[in-house]
Amino acid sequence: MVKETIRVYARVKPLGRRQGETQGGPGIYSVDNDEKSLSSLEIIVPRDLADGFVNNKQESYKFKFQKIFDQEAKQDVVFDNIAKPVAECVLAGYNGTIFAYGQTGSGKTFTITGGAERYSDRGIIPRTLSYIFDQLQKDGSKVYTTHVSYLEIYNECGYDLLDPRHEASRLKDLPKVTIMEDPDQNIHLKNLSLQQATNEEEALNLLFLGDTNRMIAETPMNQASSRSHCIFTIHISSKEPGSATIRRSKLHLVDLAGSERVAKTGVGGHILTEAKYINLSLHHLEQVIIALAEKNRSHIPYRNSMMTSVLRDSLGGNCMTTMIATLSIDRRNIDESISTCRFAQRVALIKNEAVLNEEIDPTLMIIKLKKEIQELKDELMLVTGKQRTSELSQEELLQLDELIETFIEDNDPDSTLDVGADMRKIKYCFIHLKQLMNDSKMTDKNLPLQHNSEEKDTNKEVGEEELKKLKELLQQRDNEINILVNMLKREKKRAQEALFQLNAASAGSTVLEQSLCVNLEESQSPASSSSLKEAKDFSSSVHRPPFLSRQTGGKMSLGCQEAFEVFKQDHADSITIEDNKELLKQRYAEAKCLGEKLNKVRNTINHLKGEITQRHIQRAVLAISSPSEELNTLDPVEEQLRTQIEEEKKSYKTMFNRLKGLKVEIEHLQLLMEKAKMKLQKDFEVWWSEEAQKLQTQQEKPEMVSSSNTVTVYPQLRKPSQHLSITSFSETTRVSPSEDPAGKNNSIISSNPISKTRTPASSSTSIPLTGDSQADADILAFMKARQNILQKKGKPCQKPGSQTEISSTAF
Ligand SMILES: Nc1ncnc2c1ncn2[C@@H]1O[C@H](COP(=O)(O)OP(=O)(O)OP(=O)(O)O)[C@@H](O)[C@H]1O
Repeated sequence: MVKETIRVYARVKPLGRRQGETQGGPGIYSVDNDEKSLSSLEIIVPRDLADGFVNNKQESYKFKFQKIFDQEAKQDVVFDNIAKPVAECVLAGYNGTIFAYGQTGSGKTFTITGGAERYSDRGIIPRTLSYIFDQLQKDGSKVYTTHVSYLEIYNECGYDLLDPRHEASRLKDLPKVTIMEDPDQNIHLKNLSLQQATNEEEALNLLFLGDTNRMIAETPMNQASSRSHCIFTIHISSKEPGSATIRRSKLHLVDLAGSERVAKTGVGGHILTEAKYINLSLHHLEQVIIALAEKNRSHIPYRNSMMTSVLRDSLGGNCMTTMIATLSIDRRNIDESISTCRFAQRVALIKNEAVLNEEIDPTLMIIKLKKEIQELKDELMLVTGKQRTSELSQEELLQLDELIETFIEDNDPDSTLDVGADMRKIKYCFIHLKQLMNDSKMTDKNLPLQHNSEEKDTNKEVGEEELKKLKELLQQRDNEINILVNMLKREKKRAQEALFQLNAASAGSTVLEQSLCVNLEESQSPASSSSLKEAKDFSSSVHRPPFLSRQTGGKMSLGCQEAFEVFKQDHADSITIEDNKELLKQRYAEAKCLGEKLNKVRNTINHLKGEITQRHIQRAVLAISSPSEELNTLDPVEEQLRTQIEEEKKSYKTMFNRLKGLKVEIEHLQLLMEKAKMKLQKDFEVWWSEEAQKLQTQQEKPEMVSSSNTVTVYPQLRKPSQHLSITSFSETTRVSPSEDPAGKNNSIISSNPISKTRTPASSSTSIPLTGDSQADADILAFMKARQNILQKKGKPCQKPGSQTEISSTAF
């Protein structure tokens, strides 16, 4: 058992450059990272802010942490210091939890999951998965099974983010998870799927599936990342071959909702309800933590919220728990930073007792016991010289009958019935005696009263005693049978569950089976590998998981397609997508090049081996032709060849490992891109339907439309100033670039005279422009021509929103 307090770390989010200049800067906080003892963080409240603050007399607040990661701390350092020790405990069979707590935007998701832009921004979850699978691969002494689950808690409801059958478009489409408690107060999560992951890739794909479901399911009202709690859990079970003991452990990686107070956020309506829930569940978390920190407190209010129920073991239970307080320390957020630190100080007082989670596998126990019985039987046979079967032979039965008869007839009270240490014979004797007794009872009943009452009483007493004993024996057997039946039922259930999971997992991971498999054996035996082919196939074999591609096959209207193209270019994420594309290209090229090199090295090794064989033959021939030649003497040429082979092998191994690393990186980048594309598509759909709605309203009130050129700005757009709404090209003003050098004017910048043409207001539409005057002029000309044709045909113009599905080829 390991008893220790929850470890509490702090991480300060880097301030943006402008933020640093205006709101943060030196003097607001200071960090003293003492290597030997706890680190200390001092937050200094500037005098002008101190007024009206929580405690307006105090200007400096000091807090202690295990370690403080200041603004420049990188993800790998955070992982090494915080997550690696917990992952090690989990591998050893203890439960672990790492949770991030802090206000919205302070870097919880960045720390737990990671940033979406760079591979080096991978957070604790992907790094932990990588570390765990690496360790499992190295440890050949045990058989490991790994599963993952991903739970989102939003407004006190749980949702399974990993259900492969669902393609969520709203949160409520995801399977609902409910809490159940057994008589031993263990929490069970009904409907939360456990997905098997046999390697890092499978686990990462599941993480991305969950993240994508989370992103797709969020609505603008519910920016899921801020308003929900997410718990990604890695479940590990291990067993030594032949042993009946199973170790089960789990690691919860928790991204809590933003901890800011409702009053400050200034929200209302639906968001207020959400905020109440979030604040309520964080309030319950705080209550649990306060209760745990108090001595002699017997009742801990875990049951008050779903999150505290799920994390029950992590807080004051059987778990190694670590908290990361994420801070965004600028002038605006000083009070939130202080309350996060205060919360952290209370958490640091909680003691947990982690125990090894070992249990006996009944099936294996039965097998083991059966084996033991067989061994004992064999031993017995050796001693007695007789093979023992479960049934007694006819001869043995006759012998026993004789023995019993002699025993009964013998009047000597000290006489014994000796049948040896054979349970079958003992049992037979009991049955036989019982039979005799019952027979004699029957005879007694039929006989006239010839015995005196004293004799009767004695017989009765003996009989009752015997009956009691037999009843007890019967009861004992009944109990044994019940226990065995229960064990059997439990086993059956487990087997069914395992079968179900196996089916679900195999259904969800067929693609992964095809993915590039680089095994260690190959790295040790270069000659057996086909690295060039591997590298050539690299790009095609790294599959995009099918669950990430949404159902997008629907036909898209031409206008919508145009709009999407422009939207895509203007979206902030397109830079990330382009950057990642470029990076991917480079990585593919590197992988290909490495593959070629590996092949060359392999050929060289084969060639060198061939030379050694040649040398052997030459020396053998030489030994035959001139016997004076010593075959056993060391051949310097061969030695040199062997050294060369060793060196080639070394470089092969280095390159091979690099190729392996590249593979993981490429897959990660692909998933990042996939996610960014999906986000972009979703953003577009939201924007498009908003635009459609706006147009609808405008058409219902045409007088409002005629005079205004409304600017439509989507928050995700990089260049909102280039985005404008036109009213069907009606009376647009021509502005040459020289008249509006900054491009601030939201009228159409066009040299095309068609922009002067009037068309009915009813066909108004919104076209995001590119900012390139030539391209914009082309777009407008095209739109105009299209509109003319449609009008001639008498068809109404296509309105945005009529079809918002975008085919994946649009990317
Ligand atoms: N240490 C860091 N280094 C670089 N960027 C960071 C860091 N921490 C956070 N960020 C960036 O700050 C932004 C907000 O961070 P993040 O989404 O992780 O905050 P959060 O606390 O999870 O917020 P929420 O409660 O809304 O989920 C993101 O764009 C993220 O990339």
